[in-house]
Amino acid sequence: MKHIALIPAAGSGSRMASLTPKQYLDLSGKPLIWHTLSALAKVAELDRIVVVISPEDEWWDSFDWSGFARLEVLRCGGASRAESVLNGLYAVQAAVDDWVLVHDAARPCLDPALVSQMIAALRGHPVGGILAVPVADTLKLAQAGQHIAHTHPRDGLWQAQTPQMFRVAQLAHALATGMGPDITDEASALEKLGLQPRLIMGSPWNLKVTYPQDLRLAALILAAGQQD
Ligand SMILES: Nc1ccn([C@@H]2O[C@H](COP(=O)(O)OP(=O)(O)OP(=O)(O)O)[C@@H](O)[C@H]2O)c(=O)n1
Ligand SMILES: C[C@](O)(CO)[C@H](O)COP(=O)(O)O
Repeated sequence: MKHIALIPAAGSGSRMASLTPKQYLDLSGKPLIWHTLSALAKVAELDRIVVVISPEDEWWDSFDWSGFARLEVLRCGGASRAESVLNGLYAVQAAVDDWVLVHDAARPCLDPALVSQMIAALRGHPVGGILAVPVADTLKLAQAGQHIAHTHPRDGLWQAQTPQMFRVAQLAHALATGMGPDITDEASALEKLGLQPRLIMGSPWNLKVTYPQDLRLAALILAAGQQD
């Protein structure tokens, strides 16, 4: 049974408001996705590291990836993140019970030790699980624009991160049958089947680069060496 990292990297980064997709923007002297792959390359338990890019990608080939062992690229990205992941699962040629660890290209500050901890924690688990962090702030439900309707209890609420680790065949089935705008991560597809993925403590450093200011935060985190 193998452990395969699958990295969806076929997004356009519309919220980043940049002509270059954010996974190729400069972050501390390298393309952002280089840092993501570099973190995953440090995880000894991973047998394969598979990147899913868009068939129209004009950037991947302009970088030298030869320093990365175990790296494969699939040009089968889809119109949504879930479609990119599902297309990758169909193309990856894995065994049904291999584990797949889906990790956003856009999360470049991943601590490799967290991935090893996750793999150990989910050994023998019937479903799989995700990295996540408990919600820290008071939550407000907005009504009529920016007015507060009420304060929403945050007890039991977690923010989903990646990697999200599931069996290849089970995840493909969940995504294929559940595909829709409500499926914003892998766990949501499993939940739709009535399954309960496990929550594993992630890290506030494992941020997703979504808006322009996140790029500066990511640079600061990388410079700090993720020490906490
Ligand atoms: N059709 C898509 C959309 C997203 N992704 C990937 O999914 C991850 C998380 O998605 P998100 O941050 O939403 O990325 P974008 O779609 O690029 O950004 P935006 O939503 O702002 O357009 C990213 O690594 C992105 O490249 C993908 O592989 N295929
Ligand atoms: C999967 C994810 O990273 C969990 O937080 C996130 O949902 C992906 O980003 P999107 O903006 O929802 O596509």
